[in-house]
Amino acid sequence: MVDIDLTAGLDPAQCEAVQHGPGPLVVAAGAGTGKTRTLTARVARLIDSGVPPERILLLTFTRRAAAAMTSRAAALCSDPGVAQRLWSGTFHAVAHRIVAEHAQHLGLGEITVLDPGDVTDLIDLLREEHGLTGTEQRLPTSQTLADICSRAVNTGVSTRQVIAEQFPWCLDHVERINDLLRALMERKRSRGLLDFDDLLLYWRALLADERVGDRLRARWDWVLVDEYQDVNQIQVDIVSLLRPGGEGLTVVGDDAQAVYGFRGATAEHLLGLHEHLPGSTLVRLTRNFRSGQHILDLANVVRPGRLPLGLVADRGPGAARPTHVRCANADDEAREVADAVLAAHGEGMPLRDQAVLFRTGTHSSQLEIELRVRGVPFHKYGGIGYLETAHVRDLVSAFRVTLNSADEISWYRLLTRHRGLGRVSARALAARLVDGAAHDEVVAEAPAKSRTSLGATLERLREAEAASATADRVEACRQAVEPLLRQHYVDWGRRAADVESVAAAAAGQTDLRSFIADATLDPASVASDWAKKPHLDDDFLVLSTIHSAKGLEWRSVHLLRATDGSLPSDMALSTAEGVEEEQRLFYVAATRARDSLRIYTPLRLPVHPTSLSSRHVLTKPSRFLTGPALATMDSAVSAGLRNTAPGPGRPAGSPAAPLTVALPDLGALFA
Ligand SMILES: Nc1ncnc2c1ncn2[C@@H]1O[C@H](COP(=O)(O)OP(=O)(O)OP(=O)(O)O)[C@@H](O)[C@H]1O
Repeated sequence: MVDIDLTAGLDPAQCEAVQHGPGPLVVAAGAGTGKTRTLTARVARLIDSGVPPERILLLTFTRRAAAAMTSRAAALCSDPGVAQRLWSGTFHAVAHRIVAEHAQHLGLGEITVLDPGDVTDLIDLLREEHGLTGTEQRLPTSQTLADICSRAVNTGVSTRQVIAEQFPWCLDHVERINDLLRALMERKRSRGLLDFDDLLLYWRALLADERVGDRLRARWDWVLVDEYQDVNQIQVDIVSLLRPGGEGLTVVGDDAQAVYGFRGATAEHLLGLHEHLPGSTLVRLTRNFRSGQHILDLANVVRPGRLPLGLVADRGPGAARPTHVRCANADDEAREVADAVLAAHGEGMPLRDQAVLFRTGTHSSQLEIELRVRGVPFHKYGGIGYLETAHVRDLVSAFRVTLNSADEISWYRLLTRHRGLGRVSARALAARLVDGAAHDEVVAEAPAKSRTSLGATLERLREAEAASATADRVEACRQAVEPLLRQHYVDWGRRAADVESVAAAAAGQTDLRSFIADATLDPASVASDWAKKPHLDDDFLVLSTIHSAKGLEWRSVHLLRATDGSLPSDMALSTAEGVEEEQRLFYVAATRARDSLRIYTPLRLPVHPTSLSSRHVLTKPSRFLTGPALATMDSAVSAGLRNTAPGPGRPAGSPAAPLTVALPDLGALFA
């Protein structure tokens, strides 16, 4: 026991949550009210009162949050050993650990975790034999098939119903889709391949089993769950199987920050838990310790949700009201943001205290160009990270086949990287390799043109498999794929450094298997853990999707593209739930700001966000910028709009037509 006051600096409601006894506890609170801080202090208090750290399970939504909370709790208890002993991680990471431990009970051998890209690759492998190829009629893509499957699994609703409600145009193919999904399940099980949903399903199955379940339950006396508004039905079942009567259970969440509806999560789980768990205590935190009241006034107007949780700032009004900035177009928006970031920097605010948030990774393209031109170092989170890029996945596939020779998707991927080896041959040879065929035989069966390179690849992979040290295994894998990738990617020069840095990071691991599992389960935070610093300069601006900004805060926040179609995203506009989820995203974005919040609305945008075409359309400001919302904000006009002289027929302040440069006509070249 350490003599430290673990509730020092906490407000009375936070103290109540920290000191609460073993009865079930639900902490429902708004943004910035100290939920994370409270949960961390509760873990530290439990340990301080004599609970062995290994009797505590802390479940979070990201690896980054788990790591931060664990090290903070260890620091509060002044015992670095706590970090190693505490069970903490994301649902998926803990599921992976438990499932791997119990693989035999589940009839599995070696297990390999599939990320969503792997699942679509596997569906690609299967769709031909299920009559889902051809061009005569519109067929669901492999991505759509994966979505149908995942929605059914996560919500417990039949695929027939999911298709009828959300993909009605696929109704004609229900039988074939179901056949394919059954085959997918079989294939994954026979090969020890588990996707993210499987990890949770298998953990739930283990907990539901009488004997194994009792043993697992007996491991932990305390289960604490962060961001409970984002759990789906399977995760709800896992939590209730872990603590059936709610004894020792603490969940923390904010129903207005539920932004994972597309994964089957619903904020109702947070409120439902308190309503359905007899004897549970509900603690509400309403004092916001992050932002000034001016920013919270906007957040309170935007906030959807059932709980009456108007946020009150502990810090008083704050420096300034949020600003709504109207800009001419995306380039103008980028210039305006860069100007504001540099101006704040010039006044002494480090870049790392500032962030630019957006709904979708593509929304920051113009800004990235602008920042490069002006030499502003930045790091982008969310969107496609480099662990998800094709060439890095190729290297990871090599690691994976050396650890699980039944990993058909990785074999298939590697085989298709060989010149002269088409998809049909790759599919057949991958099956042979999975069945354990001798490498010489496989080479002999390959198309003649690919034999030499295939022979060399398999030879290197055999060396990798035989290597006892991780560094040797990684080096042999790198040597296996490098000649293939050099040939396969025309822009190999640009990609080589990524492959090098992943190989270097992997070589430094003691356990390659868990390195791959971590990178598969949470690529964004793994990459930011060990990727080299974004630039030589240690101070850098953060660019982030709103999803990846959850739980974080900055002194100054810029929110891009507050237009209908961007935020809310046009993908979400067809249902009321979809729009409400976008509104919660808007709320999450606004509540990341401590001192300054600027929200930008370009008045014209390209028809397609990634297109280089000059065709622009007029936008509508985001529907979340209602009259009451705008009443809490100052309004500004970008320099680009101000400088637009009123021309004939064009009212003052209307955007200039975007600069269009005619593209060279290459038609003659290709005639
Ligand atoms: N009692 C307190 N006194 C002073 N500062 C506090 C207190 N509680 C929390 N804070 C600070 O307020 C900020 C928000 O806290 P925290 O991140 O724990 O909130 P949260 O509810 O998890 O936020 P969100 O859900 O919006 O991510 C942090 O900077 C934290 O250090």
